[in-house]
Amino acid sequence: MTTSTDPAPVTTPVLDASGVIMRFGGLTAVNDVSLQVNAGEIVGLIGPNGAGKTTFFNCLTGLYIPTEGTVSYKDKVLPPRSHLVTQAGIARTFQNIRLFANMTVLENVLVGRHTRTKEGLWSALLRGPGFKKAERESHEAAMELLEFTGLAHKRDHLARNLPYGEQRKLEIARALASKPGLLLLDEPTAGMNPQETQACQELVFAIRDQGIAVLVIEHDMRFIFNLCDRVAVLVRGEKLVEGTPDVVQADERVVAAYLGTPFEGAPGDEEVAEVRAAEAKAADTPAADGATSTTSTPRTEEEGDTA
Ligand SMILES: Nc1ncnc2c1ncn2[C@@H]1O[C@H](COP(=O)(O)OP(=O)(O)OP(=O)(O)O)[C@@H](O)[C@H]1O
Repeated sequence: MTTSTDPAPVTTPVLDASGVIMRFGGLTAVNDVSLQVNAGEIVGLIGPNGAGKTTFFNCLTGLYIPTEGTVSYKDKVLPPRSHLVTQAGIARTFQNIRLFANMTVLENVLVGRHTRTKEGLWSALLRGPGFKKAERESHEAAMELLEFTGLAHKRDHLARNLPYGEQRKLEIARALASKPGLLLLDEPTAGMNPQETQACQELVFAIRDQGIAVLVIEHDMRFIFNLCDRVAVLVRGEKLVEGTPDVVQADERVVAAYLGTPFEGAPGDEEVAEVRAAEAKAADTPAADGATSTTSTPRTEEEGDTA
């Protein structure tokens, strides 16, 4: 790795997303979300399925043009173009692994370096001394990353032949090849067993120790709360809570959002009241033709609607 090993001051923001809104027709997937990630931080982004986490990532990385709001990296507003965002210093992995399946592990990492190599087409075609030097440097840097992620012994394997956990690691190695200052990880432990998840946690700490800030989406709460300095919770496109893992874990709105307990006044209250009234009425009426009443206990707000 060629990044600095001196951790930057924790208060310097590298990412500043301000008032991001993303609408798809009538659906507001992300609604006025602001989030900062400071140098040296690992920040978690959690929320129930469909909360807007990946859409927010796509707004940060130029895959989507936000309907409103701005995204800045190190004080510069980013153009909504993914290759320019990568060039600026933000790299990401995807929820659904997107490796070049028929390329080797090493080749996948070399591809990730292309935004940082300066050799042009003619240099590549003529294979002059400049190109050969750049090629050697790229190769060395890629091998360093494979050592760092524990994949060096698999350098000549095709990406598609790697076990799932190693494919996720390779995605991270490829993202690191663009020498980012901020790494966005979208569900890095999805499909991993507990040992792989633990290794992934250690890898993210090591990445942070290289001076790279990390923003991570994850459904594995233990992983998030062990890993992150700060956690933001998205619910229905809006940021519900943000704080240290302790603060977020103790917030009853977060528990309610995950268990699906309706908020006060949310649609569903009337239906619950109707069911209760019908149940009460049925209990007062003797069962006809001797049949046993099959009345079930109505679900309460406290019990939640986890359907
Ligand atoms: N390209 C799109 N066009 C229309 N709707 C979309 C698009 N992308 C996402 N959505 C919708 O936006 C909402 C948020 O989706 P998103 O994938 O961002 O949620 P998420 O929090 O990442 O969910 P999960 O944890 O399941 O991955 C969902 O209702 C989804 O159907």
